Amino acid sequence: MLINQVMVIGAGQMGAGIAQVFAQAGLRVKLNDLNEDALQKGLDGIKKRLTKAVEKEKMTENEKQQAFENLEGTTDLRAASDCDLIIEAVVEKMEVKTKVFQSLDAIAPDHAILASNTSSLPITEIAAVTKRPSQVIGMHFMNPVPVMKLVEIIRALQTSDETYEAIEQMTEKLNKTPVEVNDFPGFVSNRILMPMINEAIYTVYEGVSSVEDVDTVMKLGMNHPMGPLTLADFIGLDTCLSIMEVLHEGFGDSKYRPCPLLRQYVKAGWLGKKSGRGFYSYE
Ligand SMILES: CC(=O)CC(=O)SCCNC(=O)CCNC(=O)[C@H](O)C(C)(C)COP(=O)(O)OP(=O)(O)OC[C@H]1O[C@@H](n2cnc3c(N)ncnc32)[C@H](O)[C@@H]1OP(=O)(O)O
Ligand SMILES: NC(=O)C1=CN([C@@H]2O[C@H](COP(=O)(O)OP(=O)(O)OC[C@H]3O[C@@H](n4cnc5c(N)ncnc54)[C@H](OP(=O)(O)O)[C@@H]3O)[C@@H](O)[C@H]2O)C=CC1
Repeated sequence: MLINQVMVIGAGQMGAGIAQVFAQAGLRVKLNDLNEDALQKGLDGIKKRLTKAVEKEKMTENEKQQAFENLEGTTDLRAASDCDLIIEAVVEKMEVKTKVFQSLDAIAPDHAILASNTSSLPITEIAAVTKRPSQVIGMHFMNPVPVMKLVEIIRALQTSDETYEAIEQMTEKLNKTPVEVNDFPGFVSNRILMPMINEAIYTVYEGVSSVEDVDTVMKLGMNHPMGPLTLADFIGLDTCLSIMEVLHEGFGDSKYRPCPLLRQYVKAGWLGKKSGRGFYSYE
């Protein structure tokens, strides 16, 4: 299947990063957000990162211009009507994602693949709300998207081999490494990563250690590039909580219960780096 025109829904940290890597790989990409300010912030972030890459001589001015030209912003979902691949990267809430997929299903051409960048939600359930379940798949990028090499590709029960192969080839075109996984809560990445982050939060909650010291133990003791609490702030505490809830509900096992401190921070609007405060302050 030929993929020329791509659309990314949601211009947050993941959506903007995904749009950037497609534009850099020479594909035409439309970046969509409901909110004009969020869209502009996403586009500005891409421009800033590409400008920095030119300054660092990682990219030529010409390549930067070409990537800009491949990129277009829109707040109108109907712009999906000429797209071959649409990747959803809106908030980690099933009710929001299923609404987006139902709308996209009605707008996108019959041949189009609908992918979700969800961190943990069942792709099978998302596929079932469309009239093209065999063309629905999980394409899970890692944060920060321009840097991280992995794309976890999640097959729903209904996903066809043709859809899988098209997404696998596209991942390679983006110069990333695909790993195929089945549709189970948290897939592989977040089934392993998020309980570690949740446990780090419990360690602070139970007074075993401070935020800084927990991070230092994992950075210097385990050679992690970021401590788990810095990483939680970087991912977004709302996203971390949503993922823990999916694991908790999906497996019905109390070992996945979200730490009360995580819930409290999210209720306070302390969502991490994106809101200016989480376990650390970013003001
Ligand atoms: C929740 C999910 O569903 C799944 C997930 O994504 S979980 C999160 C997975 N990601 C991680 O675990 C990230 C862990 N952290 C890291 O790997 C590193 O700290 C990091 C790559 C983010 C930064 O690395 P660093 O060496 O400390 O910083 P720095 O030297 O400034 O940056 C290294 C490169 O990354 C780039 N970079 C850093 N942050 C970036 C960002 N937010 N966006 C784009 N590029 C970024 C820098 O520009 C730099 O690029 P060059 O090498 O081309 O110059
Ligand atoms: N953060 C991470 O490290 C990772 C996240 N993911 C997944 O990626 C997805 C997005 O996460 P992330 O980018 O961090 O989240 P953000 O909160 O940064 O961005 C989400 C964006 O989607 C917008 N949005 C919400 N609803 C709609 C809609 N119906 N149509 C269009 N845009 C909409 C939001 O706008 P507004 O703010 O106005 O509501 C916001 O701009 C989630 O499913 C998450 O689990 C996957 C890998 C890593």
